[in-house]
Amino acid sequence: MSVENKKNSPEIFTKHDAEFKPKIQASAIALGSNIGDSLAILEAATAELAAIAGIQLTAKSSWYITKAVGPPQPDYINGCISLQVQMSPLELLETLLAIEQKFGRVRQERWGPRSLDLDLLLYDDLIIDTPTLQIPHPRMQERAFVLVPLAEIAPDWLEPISGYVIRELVKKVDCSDVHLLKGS
Ligand SMILES: Nc1ncnc2c1ncn2[C@@H]1O[C@H](COP(=O)(O)OP(=O)(O)OP(=O)(O)O)[C@@H](O)[C@H]1O
Ligand SMILES: Nc1nc2c(c(=O)[nH]1)N=C(CO)CN2
Repeated sequence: MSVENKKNSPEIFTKHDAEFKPKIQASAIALGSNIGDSLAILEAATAELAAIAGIQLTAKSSWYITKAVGPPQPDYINGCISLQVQMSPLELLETLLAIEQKFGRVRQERWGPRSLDLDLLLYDDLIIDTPTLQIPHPRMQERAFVLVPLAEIAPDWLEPISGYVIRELVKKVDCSDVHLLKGS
């Protein structure tokens, strides 16, 4: 069969085929920054992700100013995006880590300040629990700074461990330290 015909019949690809591409899946990413020009960093990181082959940006929340959770440090700007991805969860994590590095992320103390934090929240309805990657993100359920922006773009997405959709999860957390960044 010609390559042209194969492109029109994706179901006949196998993993051994040089042209094999994983199925397109939906994924949700949380973004945060509290060092440097956070808004510019977050916008640039979003654009960078959207420009990668195998990634399509499907929705972007507003940006929120949020009180830092963890050790004392400046407020964060947080938001969420949803993507259509044609890459495995691990490839997506590696892509996120590479973009963090590009924007000057230096790993220091846990939950400490950072120029860019990208967390892989959800990948379709998948549950993964490995030392390097957990999906859904294990702390997303308790984080208003994640759930408020996520509820804006994906209220009906089921968090597969709790069995609750995002619009229900956001009602369970205190959102008083999450404020819309006007004009975003
Ligand atoms: N769903 C996930 N999204 C992002 N990183 C993950 C995920 N699951 C596991 N990790 C691992 O966590 C590491 C990132 O840790 P990081 O320093 O960003 O944690 P943190 O941002 O300080 O804390 P938190 O994970 O609570 O947001 C990555 O190197 C990655 O291997
Ligand atoms: N408000 C807020 N607090 C945080 C954040 C964040 O993105 N927003 N990220 C952290 C490290 O994961 C630790 N604390």
